[in-house]
Amino acid sequence: MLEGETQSLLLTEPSDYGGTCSLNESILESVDPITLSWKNLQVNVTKSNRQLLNNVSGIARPGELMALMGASGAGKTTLLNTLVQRNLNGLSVEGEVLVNGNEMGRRITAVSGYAQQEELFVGTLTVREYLSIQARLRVCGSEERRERRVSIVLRQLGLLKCQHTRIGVMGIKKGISGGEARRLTFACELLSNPPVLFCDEPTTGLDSYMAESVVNVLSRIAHSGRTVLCTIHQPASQLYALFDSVVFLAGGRTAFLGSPQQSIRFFESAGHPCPHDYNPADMIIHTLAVIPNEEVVCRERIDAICAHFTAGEAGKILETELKSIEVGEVPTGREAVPIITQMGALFHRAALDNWRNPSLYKAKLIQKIIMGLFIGLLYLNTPLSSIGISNINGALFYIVAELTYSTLFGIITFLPQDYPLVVREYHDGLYSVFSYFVSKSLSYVPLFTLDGLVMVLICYWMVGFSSSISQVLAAILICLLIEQSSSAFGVMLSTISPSYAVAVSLGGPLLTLLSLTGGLYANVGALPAYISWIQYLSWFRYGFEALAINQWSAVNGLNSTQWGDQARDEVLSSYSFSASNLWIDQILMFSFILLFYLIGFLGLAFRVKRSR
Ligand SMILES: Nc1ncnc2c1ncn2[C@@H]1O[C@H](COP(=O)(O)OP(=O)(O)OP(=O)(O)O)[C@@H](O)[C@H]1O
Repeated sequence: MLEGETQSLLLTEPSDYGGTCSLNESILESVDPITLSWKNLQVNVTKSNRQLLNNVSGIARPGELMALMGASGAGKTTLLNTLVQRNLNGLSVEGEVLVNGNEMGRRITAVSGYAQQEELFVGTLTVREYLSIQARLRVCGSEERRERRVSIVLRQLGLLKCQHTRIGVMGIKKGISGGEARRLTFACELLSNPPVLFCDEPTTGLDSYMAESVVNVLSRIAHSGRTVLCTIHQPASQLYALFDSVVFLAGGRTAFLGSPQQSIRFFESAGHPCPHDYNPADMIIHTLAVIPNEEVVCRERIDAICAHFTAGEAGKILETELKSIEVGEVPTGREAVPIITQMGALFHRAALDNWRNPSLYKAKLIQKIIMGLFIGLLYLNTPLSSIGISNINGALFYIVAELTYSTLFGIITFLPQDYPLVVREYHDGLYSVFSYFVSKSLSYVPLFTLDGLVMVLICYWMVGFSSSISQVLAAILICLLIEQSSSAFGVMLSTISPSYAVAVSLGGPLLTLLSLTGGLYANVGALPAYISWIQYLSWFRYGFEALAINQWSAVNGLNSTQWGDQARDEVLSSYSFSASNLWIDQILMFSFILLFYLIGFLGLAFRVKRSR
């Protein structure tokens, strides 16, 4: 048992989940109890002033599993989001959300977990790998402590059987089942041992057996001393009875709050008795629904029920309880892990994902091998004639283009696939945007260095480029700078563009501009003034010039009297290049790499922070 872990919670587990939990492997650490209350919440759409929640109040206690129910559009998710202070862009919120009587605002994130309806994972990882990395982001302390938490949570949530299965991507690659994915979401949240757990539609899309197992898990989590709230759609009768309390919303108002048994009596007293052998939840939701073409009658019925609740015994009890809440201590909540741990975990996750992504490592390496052979065969043993010199320059420019295009379009997916997960994890307080940006960018460096290197090394001697050791090394360094410029530019485009489609649509034309001013297609000294400035933003130009200077500073088989500075300068001057620019070109490419990354980081930070 770890320090601080108690046996307060002895959760046993159905054997068909892949194992049972022995008593002395009781699950989670004990938590400080939290009473969550909300008073007079009003939520409006800022632009249209449409009211989504109207004077909604309630209370959820520790040790209770509470269900938020109501017909579609009743305001369940809006209430949950308001309690968690998430996804409220475009909405104005009034009223109080109190944690043990204290207003905490966004700091509620530190004491709560939010299992959102949309499951976001990294599908190439196995369940265990994913949880281990989550533990590194959520749990301070030793590796042993984290791994133990992972093992316990895996066991408690019945994920042992699938711990080594890849998670998969819905609709693309089959992985774990829907029920396992739901439980994995809770498992992530439970790693940090929150005293409050919010779940949005935990049973949606599951069959009745899976739905029951998920609610059972939530019930056990709640009965361990936690406060658990979840929205739920039409639970079966046996599920309904598992909740300790239920809130029914209708048209953004509270229609009822109390126990499932009380709800049946309440609706009976409001003139809506539940027929024998009928699912009470179904009956109540149906009673509170606004049916198309019967809006007026339905709204009158809802008004009457809400008024009956406010004026009746249940409403009065709620009012008294809300008034009697005393201001208590607020638990400190989860601490952020050190930045270096964040980066290590995120780099590990991104590197595993890149490595297992078939469209990255394998595809890129095969592509570059083919392109290396193609360039080599196209320009095989080019002779040193005037046509040959022009062909070699063509080959150099082709290398610049090949290092640029496939890198940019490979890396432009940098963000879109991760973005929703990053927004969620950032606002969960797991890591900073800086940690994510640096580790994700670094995770691409090995791939987008290796592939270019492979291509250049394959074609270098086939073409017959100048091959003194210093020239080969310089060519490799220049190619590396070219590929990293493209990579940084792709990262920047991907983070500042609102979508993948926009990034791709911008990328194509911009690369065309940069390549046209790169020196091969038009002499950079003869470009019209209104377009000439673009060459100074183009790594095509710097890369091509640097490769040409390096290539023509000496050629294979000729000594300095046969091929000297004059011959070099003649070749270079035909492109308006200057031999003195070799280092400046490289320094400028390096500076552009830093600049692109900086803009990319600022763009990402701006977008992520705005999308809470
Ligand atoms: N950001 C928003 N801007 C405008 N309208 C919104 C916004 N969020 C929610 N709504 C509207 O508020 C109403 C309540 O939405 P909400 O998602 O809370 O309902 P719900 O009870 O969770 O429904 P469901 O069960 O179908 O998920 C809906 O009519 C929805 O269209």
